[in-house]
Formats: sequence, structure tokens, C-alpha cells
Amino acid sequence: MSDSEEEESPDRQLKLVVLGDGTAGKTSLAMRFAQETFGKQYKQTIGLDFYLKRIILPGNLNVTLQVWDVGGQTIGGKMLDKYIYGAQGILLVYDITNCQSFENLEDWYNVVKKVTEESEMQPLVALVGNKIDLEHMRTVKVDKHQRFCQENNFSSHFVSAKTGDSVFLCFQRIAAEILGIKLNKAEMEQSQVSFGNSDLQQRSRTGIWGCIKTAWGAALFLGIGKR
Ligand SMILES: Nc1nc2c(ncn2[C@@H]2O[C@H](COP(=O)(O)OP(=O)(O)OP(=O)(O)O)[C@@H](O)[C@H]2O)c(=O)[nH]1
Repeated sequence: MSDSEEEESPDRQLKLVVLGDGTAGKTSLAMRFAQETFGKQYKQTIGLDFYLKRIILPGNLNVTLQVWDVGGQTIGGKMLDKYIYGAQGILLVYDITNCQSFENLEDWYNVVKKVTEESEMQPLVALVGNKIDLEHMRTVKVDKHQRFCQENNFSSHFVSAKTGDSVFLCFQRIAAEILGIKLNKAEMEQSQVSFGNSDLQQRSRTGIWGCIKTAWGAALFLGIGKR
């Protein structure tokens, strides 16, 4: 092993769980982040899907993000608690053009609270307004979003999975917040405009199959993926 390999710090792994109503854009967000792709066609997620992506945070810290994309229909189901368990970060995703998807986040958050109330480590919760490319069709006022964040101490994000706007920045900020790393303005601005810039990130186009390697095999029993 070379000196430089020995000096490399080991990867940190973070489990991020993406929750919210069906069609809010959770899969699109995860795919935009992990694979830099977007599909216009809606395919409902049955159960859950996994994505993996390795990013580099300031200080040369390698962080592998396990993104658990949970189907919107799992609310009220038996498996949801198990998906949420052990998450370091929760993304509550809604569609800014769909009020109901915002209102229903209360129910999703109640499940999160129930699952995590006895954990020593509370997950970071991020409120993510998606589809900002449809700003002209917005029905959820920014004020409402901000109020929900303030009342519950959520981290606040607006993204477009379609255009990629602020998607990398969203995941980067969440990872940094969980790990207690401060991003400076320049770092944040750079990742906002340069999604896909390999100076800032390393890709792991692993998707679901890469996760088998990471011994999540058990989770794969649970009924997976897009139909
Ligand atoms: N205009 C626009 N459309 C989007 C965006 N994100 C997702 N969509 C579309 O919204 C629809 C639903 O997206 P999905 O990512 O499948 O939604 P989901 O939240 O994973 O839905 P479930 O699998 O039912 O939980 C698809 O037709 C996407 O193409 C976005 O940022 N902008």
C-alpha cells in the first residue's frame, strides 16, 4: 500500500431516508443526485429503492450517502418504521405545486418522531420543496415552508430534480450538517452552479445493485423498487 493510500481517511457512511407523498419527486431527486438522470415518466415506487453516492466534503472527507427512496404508498404500512430506523438524515419531500403533498408531511413527520423518540441520536430532518422549475404553478407559499422549518428546527431546501437545480447542494448541506462541518459561501455557491463537477464529487453509479455489496441484503427482502 502506498503512503498516500495509508493516509486516506476511511469513508463515513450516512443513511438518508427520503419520505413524502407519491409523485412528490423522491425517486427523481435520488436519481438526479446519484445518477444525474431524470425521467419524465412516472413509475410508482413499490416499497423502497436504494441509491449510493460518494461525495467529498471540505477537509477531504469522503462520505458515502446511502439514499433510501421510500415509496409514497408506504405510509400506514408495517415496513415504514423499519426503513426509518437508524437514519442519520430524513428528507421530507413535497411538490411546491401540490398543497396536499405539503400538508401530508405532518403525518410523515409524526411517523419519524415515533420511530426516533427513544433513540439517543436524533436524525437531522430536512424539508425539501421540489419542482422549483414549476415556480409559476407554485401553490405552497415560501412562508409556510419557512414556518414549518422554524417550528420544527428543520433544515430548509428548494430543488428541482428535473433541472438539477440545487440538488447536489441539498445533499451536500445535509451531509455536512449531520457531520458538523461548516460549508463556506464559496463552497455552497460552487455546488449550486456546478452540479456534476468532478472536482467536488466522486460518482458511484451503483444504484440498487451496489447496495447488495454493502450487505443490505436483508433489506432487499422487503419488496423493492419501481414496477
Ligand atoms: N417538473 C418537474 N417534474 C418532476 C420533478 N421531480 C419529479 N417530477 C415528475 O413528477 C412525477 C413523480 O416523480 P417521482 O420521482 O416518481 O415521484 P415519487 O415521489 O418517487 O413517487 P412515488 O414513487 O409514488 O413515491 C414524475 O412524472 C417526474 O418526472 C421536478 O423537479 N420538476
